Amino acid sequence: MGLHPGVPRKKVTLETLHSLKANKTPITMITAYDYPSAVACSSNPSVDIVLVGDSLAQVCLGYASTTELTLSEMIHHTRAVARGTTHPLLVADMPFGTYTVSRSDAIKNAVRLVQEGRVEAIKMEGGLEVVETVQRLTEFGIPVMAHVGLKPQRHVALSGFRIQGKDPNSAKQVIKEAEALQAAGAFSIVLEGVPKELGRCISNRLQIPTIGIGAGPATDGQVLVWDDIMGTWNGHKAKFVRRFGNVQAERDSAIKRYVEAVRDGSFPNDSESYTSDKVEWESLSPAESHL
Ligand SMILES: Nc1nc(=O)c2c([nH]1)NC[C@@H]1CN(c3ccc(C(=O)N[C@@H](CCC(=O)O)C(=O)O)cc3)CN21
Ligand SMILES: CC(C)C(=O)C(=O)O
Repeated sequence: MGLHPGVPRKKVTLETLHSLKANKTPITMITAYDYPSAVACSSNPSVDIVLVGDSLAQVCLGYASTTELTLSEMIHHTRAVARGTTHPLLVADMPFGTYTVSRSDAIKNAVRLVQEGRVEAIKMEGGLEVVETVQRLTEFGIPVMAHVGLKPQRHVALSGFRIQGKDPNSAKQVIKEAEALQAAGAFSIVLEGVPKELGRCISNRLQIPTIGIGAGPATDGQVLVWDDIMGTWNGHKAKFVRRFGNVQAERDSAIKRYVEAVRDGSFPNDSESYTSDKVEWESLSPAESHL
């Protein structure tokens, strides 16, 4: 599959994801929001999926909630991510309110994400209420990644970010939703914020690959937000977040060294400056020497 350093990998397809599940190779998904983060994800052949998550709203645009993100803003960012993405499958979230007004509205907006946003598949939060929409999009050739469990777009309606499926009844509900979404044609499903036992149970029951975030180690893949991985997010740190880097310390120290060097006059030095061609600076008139 070309998972060797320096060997470019072939484009990840839906078929690739299904064979990763069959071979029990954990699927890797990372969010990206711009060209440089997409290039960075693409530079590692083991990254399977790049997700332009609607976490874009918070970690990149400074909104308080994902519900503030518009479709135009999402498209602006997916275009940049698409320009930097090579082998990973490129998926984007449908923003809050862009798939709920009507079925035809959902299709129109998903088509915009494909045509203008240049994504290959879309992700959609929701259970039984989105099953028919998932089916229609799939029928029209737009692959859908479903998303059940903790659904951040519903944090107001649910009075917070709550782990789902902890008791038997709500666990059964999440299983029912996941099975209905698979039957509707979803090619994969994100399980967010559910007990690890439920993560394992759904992953075993479904044929399609599950991608977990706060769903334990037994899902078919994992996803984390770029800024959580890098250690650059200063907002809430969910229990499921592991910071794999401390990019914030490196970034802040680069800013510090830069401003210090400007202030103390050590930047720029001679080799960072241009020299002129034999100009007699002293012979120039006072007015010209100010130029
Ligand atoms: N930086 C970042 N990382 C994310 O994973 C993320 C975002 N932003 N923004 C959009 C959504 C929002 N997400 C969230 C936000 C909060 C919790 C949270 O507070 N979880 C509690 C669970 C408490 C419980 O019921 O036990 C936690 O502390 O883990 C979880 C997911 C996931 N997404
Ligand atoms: C964390 C992932 C699953 C997501 O939905 C997002 O980035 O918005």
